[in-house]
Amino acid sequence: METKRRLVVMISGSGTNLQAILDACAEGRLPAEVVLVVSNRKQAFGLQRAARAGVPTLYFPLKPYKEAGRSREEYDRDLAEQVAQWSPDLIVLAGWMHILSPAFLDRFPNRVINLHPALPGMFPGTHAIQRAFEAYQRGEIEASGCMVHYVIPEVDAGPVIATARVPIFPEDTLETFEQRMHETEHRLIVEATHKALEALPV
Ligand SMILES: Nc1nc2c(c(=O)[nH]1)N[C@@H](CN(C=O)c1ccc(C(=O)N[C@@H](CCC(=O)O)C(=O)O)cc1)CN2
Ligand SMILES: NCC(=O)N[C@@H]1O[C@H](COP(=O)([O-])[O-])[C@@H](O)[C@H]1O
Repeated sequence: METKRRLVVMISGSGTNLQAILDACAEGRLPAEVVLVVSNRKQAFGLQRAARAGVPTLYFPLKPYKEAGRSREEYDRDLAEQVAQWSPDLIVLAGWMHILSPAFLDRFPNRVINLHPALPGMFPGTHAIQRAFEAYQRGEIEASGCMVHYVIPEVDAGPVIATARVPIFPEDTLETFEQRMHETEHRLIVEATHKALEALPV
């Protein structure tokens, strides 16, 4: 019987992309299982999605490190130690809103991927959906999109695994554009995770 690949999914919010991964695993569309869901935010609804799916969760906040005068690198190193105990084949950042330092990334070379709601080289960082919509309204872009990329220290600049174009229409509001973006992301995250799993050494 084929051993399933082990996924750790890291979130900070609602977890709709986590849900897309959980559903794909359950339906056999991803040859993997989510073994742990990590959040840096206690109220992240994605933690409830994980619990409902019977997946172990880890709430790992940065605040105690900040309050103790400890560095982001110490946080990242301890976080990596926690995650490593679950022997992940691949780590998926699905709305994880912390920039990860080499103290984390070096522990999992070429095994951390990230979903970003913009196309390569466009709107790196946070609030990319709103920034793209405002750029469209200024006539600077005709469409946007989303991508999944390998994570390197430079933000949203790692090798691209998959992209998808998301059109913007004159009648759009930010909300209608955002909905179209999220629907596209839910498909892309599964496609890209599948590609990244296939690229892993046997
Ligand atoms: N080293 C990397 N870390 C992360 C990447 C990456 O490409 N390289 N991708 C991000 C996800 N992300 C965009 O896709 C992103 C998330 C958060 C931030 C950011 O500025 N975070 C601030 C805190 C913001 C907050 O808490 O609201 C911070 O970390 O200080 C930028 C990009 C995941 N990590
Ligand atoms: N820069 C990273 C970033 O903006 N990530 C974005 O966070 C959202 C998470 O949604 P979810 O919690 O519903 O999956 C997604 O839109 C994802 O692209």
